Amino acid sequence: MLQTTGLEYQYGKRKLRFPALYCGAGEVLLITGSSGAGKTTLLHLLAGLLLPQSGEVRIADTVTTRLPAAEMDRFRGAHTGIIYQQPHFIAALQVRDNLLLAGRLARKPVTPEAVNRITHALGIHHLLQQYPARLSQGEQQRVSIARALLPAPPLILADEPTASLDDHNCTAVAELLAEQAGEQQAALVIVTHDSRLKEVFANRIHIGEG
Ligand SMILES: Nc1ncnc2c1ncn2[C@@H]1O[C@H](COP(=O)(O)OP(=O)(O)OP(=O)(O)O)[C@@H](O)[C@H]1O
Repeated sequence: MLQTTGLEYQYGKRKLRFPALYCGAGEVLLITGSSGAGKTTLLHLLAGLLLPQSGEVRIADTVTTRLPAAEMDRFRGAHTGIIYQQPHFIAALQVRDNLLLAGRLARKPVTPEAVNRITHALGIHHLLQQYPARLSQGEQQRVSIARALLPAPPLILADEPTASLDDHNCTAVAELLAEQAGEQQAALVIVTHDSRLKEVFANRIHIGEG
């Protein structure tokens, strides 16, 4: 499903080199690394939000690193659910409408029943009529997870999805993410320095020194 080779990205004089990655449909790949190791950069390369100086990203049968920018945007919208480190929502819309909007943007139907099911599973159903700014960081993180999962994309990329969660929610959210990925036969890539996740996922790769 997801495969990379020889990815390199340069910020000024600092060049980041990444190992080859593979994550099949229905699998979870955990990418760990200390702060500054390049985890977010790698995730943005996988999402096509950054273009590498060298190397390739292949998603299903498409080499996304060769797509022109507009096509990359369309491809990402249809194929990739992203859970960002800092979630962004439409402030004027309630949580429910933010979630329904995700389906429209991905051009995949998201039903109110699906919204109910996933928000119950994530323990945020009681927040559907709230405005995002009134949620705690951990609640926003769970809404962000629901938003990424709802259109059932074949690839889910998660940047520190459990950083703001307590131990109970950390395990629950990690298990739900993996379960959904398995059910939807999606490839799930998580980048994190949250060592709690190492106990949940066996398929791991470490980037950076140390
Ligand atoms: N826009 C930028 N301009 C210059 N350097 C950058 C930029 N973004 C990131 N870097 C540098 O690239 C390196 C990797 O950054 P990145 O955010 O990918 O790391 P990370 O592993 O996700 O870190 P953290 O766990 O702290 O979020 C860091 O040394 C960072 O300072």
